[in-house]
Amino acid sequence: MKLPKVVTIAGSDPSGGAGIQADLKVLTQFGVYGGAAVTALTRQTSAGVLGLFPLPAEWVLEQVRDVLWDLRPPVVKTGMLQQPGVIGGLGRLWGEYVREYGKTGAHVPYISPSAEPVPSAPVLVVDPVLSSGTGVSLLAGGGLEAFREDLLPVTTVLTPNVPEAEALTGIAIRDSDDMVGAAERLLQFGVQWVLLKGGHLPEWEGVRIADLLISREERRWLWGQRVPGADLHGTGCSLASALAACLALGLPVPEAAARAVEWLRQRIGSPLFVGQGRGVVCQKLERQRE
Ligand SMILES: Nc1ncnc2c1ncn2[C@@H]1O[C@H](COP(=O)(O)OP(=O)(O)OP(=O)(O)O)[C@@H](O)[C@H]1O
Ligand SMILES: Cc1ncc(COP(=O)(O)O)c(N)n1
Repeated sequence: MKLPKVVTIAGSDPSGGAGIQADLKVLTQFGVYGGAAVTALTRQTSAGVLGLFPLPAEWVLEQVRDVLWDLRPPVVKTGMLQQPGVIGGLGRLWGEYVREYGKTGAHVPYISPSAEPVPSAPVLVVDPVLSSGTGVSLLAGGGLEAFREDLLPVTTVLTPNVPEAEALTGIAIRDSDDMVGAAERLLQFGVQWVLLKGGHLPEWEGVRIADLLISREERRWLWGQRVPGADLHGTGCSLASALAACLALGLPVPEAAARAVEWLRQRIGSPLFVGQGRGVVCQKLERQRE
């Protein structure tokens, strides 16, 4: 059986609640090995993003190629890609990686007979980060077009929130019917599965909350209890990483999505307040100090 591995391609959050820091912590909690290629540095605290320093696009793509060809991860997860050159370049590189993986398979050691099998073709989970929770733009001009033209056609699972789905499709989302319409439009761009998160939907500002998981063949709503007054950062990054981890452990997309959403909602109910700002969900400490 194969060692479960995920490579995340994302930005750095020095406060540790979002970005690659959150991704690696979540992967570790699921028992999955994590590699990370960094797209940009941020100055960021638990209260918000203060600055952004993108790395040159060619350099980001070289990092990605190096680590994919070395680790051969069955699952790759993207977070803040920030530049159209990175988004477009990754779309092209992914086709090459799929062919390479098909030739040689996952290059991984035996770990245990009880481990689940890794996917036979590599899987790409794309969290289309456009801005921080506090409204700072994390995507440069031309980024939406690059997503639509180059990355969505090769995406296995896309995990937009409501504003991201609106920006990518141009469809205003006010209720659950609009969520279905926008998710179907995203499938038309070539995405295989869409997990459209409903946290921002006014319709459900009551006790319930739902995310929509949709493919060309299936549609299901993932219902849960809304935690009142949640003021958190990094929930999107943590959810996409949990989903990537479950896929690397061999779960099919519907089961992986349900398990990741369930895991996140439990965390939203007991976040860690690590600084002066919002709480985080990517880590649970065994012993919490007062
Ligand atoms: N108050 C809440 N109580 C329970 N679950 C929630 C709550 N808010 C969001 N969620 C869940 O958290 C996940 C993330 O949803 P959301 O729509 O907020 O995404 P997001 O905007 O990418 O997150 P963030 O911007 O905080 O990183 C979804 O599974 C959603 O159902
Ligand atoms: C490096 C990085 N990547 C992504 C986010 C989005 O996370 P959130 O929407 O929770 O602020 C972030 N703030 N920083």
